[in-house]
Formats: sequence, structure tokens, C-alpha cells
Amino acid sequence: MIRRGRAEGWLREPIHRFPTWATFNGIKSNGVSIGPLPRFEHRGSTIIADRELEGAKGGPLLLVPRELIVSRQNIDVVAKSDQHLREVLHALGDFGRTTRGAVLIFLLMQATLCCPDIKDIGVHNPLTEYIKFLPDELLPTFWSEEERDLLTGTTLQPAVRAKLNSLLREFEAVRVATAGISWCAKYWWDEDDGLLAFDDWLRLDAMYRSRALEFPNVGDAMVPGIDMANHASGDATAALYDTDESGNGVLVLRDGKEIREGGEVTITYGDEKGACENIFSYGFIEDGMSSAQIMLLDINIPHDDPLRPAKLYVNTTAPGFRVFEKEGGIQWESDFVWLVVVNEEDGLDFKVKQTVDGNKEIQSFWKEQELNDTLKLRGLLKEDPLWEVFQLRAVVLMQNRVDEQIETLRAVGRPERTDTVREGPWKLAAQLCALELDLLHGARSALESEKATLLETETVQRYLGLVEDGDEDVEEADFT
Ligand SMILES: C[S@@+](CC[C@H](N)C(=O)[O-])C[C@H]1O[C@@H](n2cnc3c(N)ncnc32)[C@H](O)[C@@H]1O
Repeated sequence: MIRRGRAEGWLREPIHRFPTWATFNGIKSNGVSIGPLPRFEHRGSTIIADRELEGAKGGPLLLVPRELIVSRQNIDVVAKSDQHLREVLHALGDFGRTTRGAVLIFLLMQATLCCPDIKDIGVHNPLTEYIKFLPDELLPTFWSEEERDLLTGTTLQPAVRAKLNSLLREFEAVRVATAGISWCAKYWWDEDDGLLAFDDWLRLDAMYRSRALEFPNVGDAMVPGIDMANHASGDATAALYDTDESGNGVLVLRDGKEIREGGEVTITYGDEKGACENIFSYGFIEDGMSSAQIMLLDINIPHDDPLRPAKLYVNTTAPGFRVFEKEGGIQWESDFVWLVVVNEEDGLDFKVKQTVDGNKEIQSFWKEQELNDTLKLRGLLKEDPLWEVFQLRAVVLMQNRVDEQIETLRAVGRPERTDTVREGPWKLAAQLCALELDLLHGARSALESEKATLLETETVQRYLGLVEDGDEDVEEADFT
């Protein structure tokens, strides 16, 4: 439906009409306009200074009335007077009460309202027109299979695969939940001429994901006008977004910032987001980005680990680790790795407990102490006399995983671009491969030096039997 609306024009408005819509609906701009920036048209529209701007003087650059904010609370308000929106949100149960669920359905209702084939459904509101100004972002969920294959060995590949699966599940859940509503059955889901397809859900997700920002006291929301600001990190960020005391959305120039007439007023989408997340959520990597910044690598519990099923059952943490740049070095972080590297002989134990309702539950213990959350394991291991040994096992495990990822990326190399691959995805995939390979090499060295330091500790030396230690038994250790 959305693709058709874009092609036929009933779901598309040129951005030069945005100021008329904005003024009519009470958005106040002060020294800025919205449109493409000459020479940077590939970044879509952006906020441009109409005159020289200086510091936070002279009030907000944009003020967006709070009723125009696409937030969960406001959607609830609109739903009070829109029976069709209310019906769908209600049918979706918990998902309809999440911000993401409510916003996607709200956007879908606006597209439905605009569709000339659908009559008497929904209530027009100022935001019905807003969706027409939103461009189609080429996020990786729209890359072809061949384009997605270029991501082999990057952390974006599993992320996109998982996202597509979860989008498909969401779409199916929406279909099943609303198929019993007569107008949804007729206009959205009819086997012959129902208008909705999975592509619509992908488009709604992309609108939300690439434009939602977190606002104080509001949460994640799309704020028309402010969501036209492009991203620049660090000192290059020109403005900050916020809500004022009345709950309106505001865009304010950063203290000390000066923007010349015709210059771009950027915000930050989150400086801590790495290359992978930037492509995933926004479909670009910032010019001049010289590091992937952060990577998430999965780890498996070996199949020959007798405790594997119990470990998987009790695990409450993300099954992997993060490597990231910090203070000029590379660090790692994981709550999961500790569960992988300890075993029964170290003190990890599981017991089956019968619950009051007759069900069975697995409880985990570290040296008789119950671990009601595996997040606590690291803290307990830290107090253990063998802490350095456990750290060494974790470091070796992660180093092996990093090596494996380096090998996959190397094997993929830099494939030639074929006629069926678009330039954008091809360039982004190549940039990401290079940045992630670089970070992996850095992570490898950082883990290597951590390993060397741990190997020098007395605990490890004693554990490995490398120091004389009276009559104590020395166990053979295998860190491979
Ligand atoms: C919140 S929207 C910003 C407005 C958008 N440019 C438009 O035309 O509506 C985010 C999208 O803008 C584009 N974008 C933002 N900052 C960018 C940058 N620094 N370089 C390239 N594209 C950028 C990306 O396509 C991103 O998904």
C-alpha cells in the first residue's frame, strides 16, 4: 500500500510544502528552514540556517506543539476520538501498548486514511499529512539477498537477519490479531484485494527506527520538524533537542555554536552508536568515521559441555560480548562469558526444584550459593581465589572468537560490484567490513596483552603448575 501511495502520489508530498504544513499546525521556526543542503542532497532533507545563528540566544530554533509529537501518550489521546485506531490498538494487546507498536499502527492508520480505495476509516488529523513528507530510507532491511550477502563476517549480518525475522513475526501477529475486525479483514487482509503486504511493515519500521528520538518526559517519539535534522557527532553537533516546560518539542542551538547562513543545523543520534548500528538504524555511516567503535560478537556454549542445556535454561544475559573503544584503548564487556567458562569442577551446580504449582524449575548455584540471576555470577567469581584463572579462560575464549571473525571477514575480501548490487549498499558493506576488521585486530592485541598479564599472575602460574607449591595437587589446564 505505501509503495503504491508513493508511486501514485497520494502518499507523497514534496518537502518544499513542509513549511506550509508546519506553520498551519503551529510549528514555529526561528532562523531555520527545511530542505536539501546543496552538495549534500544524498542525505535527504535537513535543517538549514536562514541567517547567521549564534549560541542559545534568541530562543529555540524550532518549537513543535506537544500535540504534534508522535508519542505513545498522544496516540492514546487520538485513539479516544478515532474508533478504528482504538479497535486495532486494543486488538494488539500488549504490543499495542508499547511505544513501537502504537507508533507503527498509528503511521499505518495515517497511510490507510490517505488511500483513495479506503473509505470512512479513521479520523483525519494534522499528522495524516506528515507521513507524506517522510522519505523511504534504504535501511538494510530493504537490501536484496545479494546485497545482504556482502555483510558476511560483519556484525550487521546477523542483526539484519534477526530483525527481518522479528519484523515478520510482528507482521503476522498484527494480521492474526486484526483479521477479526471486519474493516481490517476487508481492506488490509482480503486474499484477493487486501492492501497490506510485509513491505508495508518494513516501511513503517524504517520510518520509526530512522526518525524516533528519545525526549525527556515523553520517551521515544517522532517529532515533526525536529526529525528533519541530520546527524553529526562530537563537536560537529550543532543543536540539542528537548521538551520545554509545557511539553512542546524544542530544538536549541548548542551553547557557543555559531552557524553561518546556509549552514546545516545537525543533532546527534547518539555518539556512542557504532558503525553497525548507524547502518542498521539510519542507513549511513558518518563521513570521516574512522572506527567501528563497538561490536557485538556472539559466543556459543560448546556442545560437549555437559552443563550446556542447564546453562542455556538459566541464562538471563545476551549470549555474547562487546568490544569497544574507550579512552584510546579497546575494552570488552560480557555478562555471559562467565557462564561459559565455569563448570561443575569449579563450583557451578544446577538442581531441579518442584514449584508449588507442580512445575519443575532449574536453580543454579555457585559453591552452594544460589544464583537467582546469572548476572550475579561475575561478582561471585571475582571473590573466588581462582578469579584470574576464570578471566584467562574468558580472554582465550573471546580471542578465539575474534580470530574466527577475522578469518571470515578476510575470506570474504572485497567482492566486485555486480550490476544487480546498488552502489549504496555496496559502499556501506565495504566500509563496515574495513572498520570492523580494524577493530577486531585491535581487540585481538588488547586480549593478547591481557592474556600475557594474567599468565604472569601467581594464581594462574600455580594453577598451571608452573610454580612449586608444596603438596598441592596441580591440575592439567587447557585454555585452548
Ligand atoms: C531523522 S532523519 C533526518 C532527515 C532526513 N534526512 C530526511 O530527509 O527526512 C534520518 C535520516 O537522514 C539521513 N542522514 C542523517 N544524517 C546523515 C548524515 N550525517 N549522512 C548521511 N545521511 C544522513 C539518513 O538517511 C537517516 O536515515
